[in-house]
Amino acid sequence: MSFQVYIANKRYPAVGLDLLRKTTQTTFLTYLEYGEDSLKEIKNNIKGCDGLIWNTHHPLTAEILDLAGPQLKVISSTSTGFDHIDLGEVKKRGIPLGYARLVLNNSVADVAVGLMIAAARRFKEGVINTESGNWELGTQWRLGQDITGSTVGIVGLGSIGQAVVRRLKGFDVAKFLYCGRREKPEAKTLGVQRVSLEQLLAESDYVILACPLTDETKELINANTLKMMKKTAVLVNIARGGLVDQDALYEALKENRIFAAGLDVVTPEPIPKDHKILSLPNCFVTPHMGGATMSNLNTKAIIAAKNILLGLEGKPLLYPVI
Ligand SMILES: O=C(O)[C@H](O)CO
Repeated sequence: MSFQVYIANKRYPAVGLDLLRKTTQTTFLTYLEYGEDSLKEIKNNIKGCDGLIWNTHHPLTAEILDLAGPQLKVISSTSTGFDHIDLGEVKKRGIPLGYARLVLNNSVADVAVGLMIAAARRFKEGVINTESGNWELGTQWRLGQDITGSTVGIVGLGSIGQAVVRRLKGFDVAKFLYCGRREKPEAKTLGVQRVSLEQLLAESDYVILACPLTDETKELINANTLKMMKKTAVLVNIARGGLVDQDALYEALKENRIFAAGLDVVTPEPIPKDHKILSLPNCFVTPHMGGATMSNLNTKAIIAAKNILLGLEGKPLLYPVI
């Protein structure tokens, strides 16, 4: 086969590249995945590709698809979420789209538990006070919230939400709740009870956001829903920043209307270093690193390469979105 495959970001591992290079010509488009310049470079060079590996957070829009051209036969996203891809436009063009299903679940769930502990046990204030020589301010400022005996509410009991519950089984949690569009058959075995979002927010000591970002879930945590949460509650977001109205969260945290938040995802990404949410001692923010392990990077690259090769041969993809 002599196909042209474009990869939208140079941070694409050799294991995937080796698979592709056996049968296709492969071109990297850009390096700075977040910068405006990288988007310009993508737009300037994407014309004529047969396969496209979208391993960037830039939105994949109608404009980019038009620039790529009508010969484009297959797209593979290296992400688990695909809210940055205009699915309607991809579908309209009849291009198969694959994604990295299930790869990140365990790693993201690990980070969810890490954020629960970091936020509930005041790690940020702890580090600030330790490094600034204020350790001896007394003991009150160090007092956090326990996981033992708590109620944990998972918004979205998909594979990541389920992995969070499995991890927390060793923490002596009193009750697990979840809410979501559909009844999950796994919930029974895991011992998780389905409730409404309102009930989950009212009863949970920990609220973990693990659902996809859609029109329906956009800013589901907002000024109103924050008011439903306990004053002692900890909010953890390992899904997408857009699930939260960040201004409303800032106010709630600043006024101690909830206890703390642990966020692996924010709006925008990357977040400017002088953003007000970063100034809060009770908000622990990490840079969207839930799925960031070496092993995941390689697995995602292999799945993406296999999907491209299957798509170029007109065969069904491993994990099709469309
Ligand atoms: O969706 C994913 O794959 C992760 O959040 C990284 O973007």
